[in-house]
Amino acid sequence: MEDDDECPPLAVELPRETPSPPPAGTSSDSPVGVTVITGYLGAGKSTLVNYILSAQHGKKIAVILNEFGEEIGVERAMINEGQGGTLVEEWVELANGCVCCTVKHSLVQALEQLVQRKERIDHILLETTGLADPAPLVSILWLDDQLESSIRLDSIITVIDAKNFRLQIDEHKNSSSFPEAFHQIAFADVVILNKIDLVEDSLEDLERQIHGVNALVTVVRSVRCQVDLNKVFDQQAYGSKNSSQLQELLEYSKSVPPNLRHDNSISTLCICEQDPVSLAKVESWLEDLLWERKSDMDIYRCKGILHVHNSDQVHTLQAVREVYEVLPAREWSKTESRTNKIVVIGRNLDINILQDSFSHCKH
Ligand SMILES: Nc1nc2c(ncn2[C@@H]2O[C@H](COP(=O)(O)OP(=O)(O)OP(=O)(O)O)[C@@H](O)[C@H]2O)c(=O)[nH]1
Repeated sequence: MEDDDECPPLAVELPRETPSPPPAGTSSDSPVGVTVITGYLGAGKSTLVNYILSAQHGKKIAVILNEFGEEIGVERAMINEGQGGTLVEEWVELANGCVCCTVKHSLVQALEQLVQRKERIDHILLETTGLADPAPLVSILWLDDQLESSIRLDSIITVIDAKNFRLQIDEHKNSSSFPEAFHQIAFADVVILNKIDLVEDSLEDLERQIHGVNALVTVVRSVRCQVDLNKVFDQQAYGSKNSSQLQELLEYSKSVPPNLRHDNSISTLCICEQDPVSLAKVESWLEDLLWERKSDMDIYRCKGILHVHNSDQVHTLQAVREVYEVLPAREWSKTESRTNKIVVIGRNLDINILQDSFSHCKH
């Protein structure tokens, strides 16, 4: 049970506008998508939230802020509440603590409060404070029993300050450590490479560095986070529907040059195996890797499709740190070749160990 002494989240009602009908393809009981926004201090997270709130997208959006002690209220004051666009319906600040530990209870409560409202919210933005490792947060949003089917984690967006990122990389070039920002890239589904107006030389190198860490991430360049909002909403990065997109990303990941990998840094690898696998064996393989940590590998994120023995369904695999999920997604089409492909993002990855241990999952 969580600590009940925590202050309940503060919800601020804002004036209402005429409610808009739910966007096409949504129903009042489908889960509300949550986008987590991470990024270093000053990268442009609030700028992104402001941009989303003032854009014309016809969605009702709620924002949850995670702030520390004295900052409370400052961040809130700096957000323009839906100027010229759809209104922010509710605002919840999570006080005193890091979202991944002390305020878990408040976060769940805040989310419940939002989704139980009579008027439907279409999307929730969760802006975090410089969180280096969003994995615990992801597991709350993804798997919390209390929230069950009322919300779904849609994607993690990491905002990067292009200028500072370049400096960080240069600083770490000759050391065995790696830029902290790499962590956030490893977990991201979308990276917004922001402040490109401040970078004079080529951005391709920076993008390659980002893809060297996480070959699956979509990189969008921006000035003041003015991005195509289709890249923000409905990414379904944790759902089972994106397996066809995964295929494309996998193809792309093969084209990322291996020389962009730092030795003991974070990288992406792909395990491929044609033969059908046993679901139980895959689960115990994952548990060995993610829970028992039998090797030196530190795995942050896995995404993949599985060809399961005796099943006509494509199974999707998702893992964030030690939390994983394997689910049947859809039927294999007649034209597809049935295969297993798993992308692994983490530190000290060893393709031989991964490939070899996975081969024992064959039926
Ligand atoms: N030149 C330039 N400045 C930008 C850009 N995007 C944001 N800024 C400025 O950068 C500063 C920090 O932006 P914020 O959006 O507050 O950054 P944040 O990540 O929310 O910051 P914290 O809440 O402190 O972590 C502000 O002064 C913004 O106006 C950009 O693309 N180019």
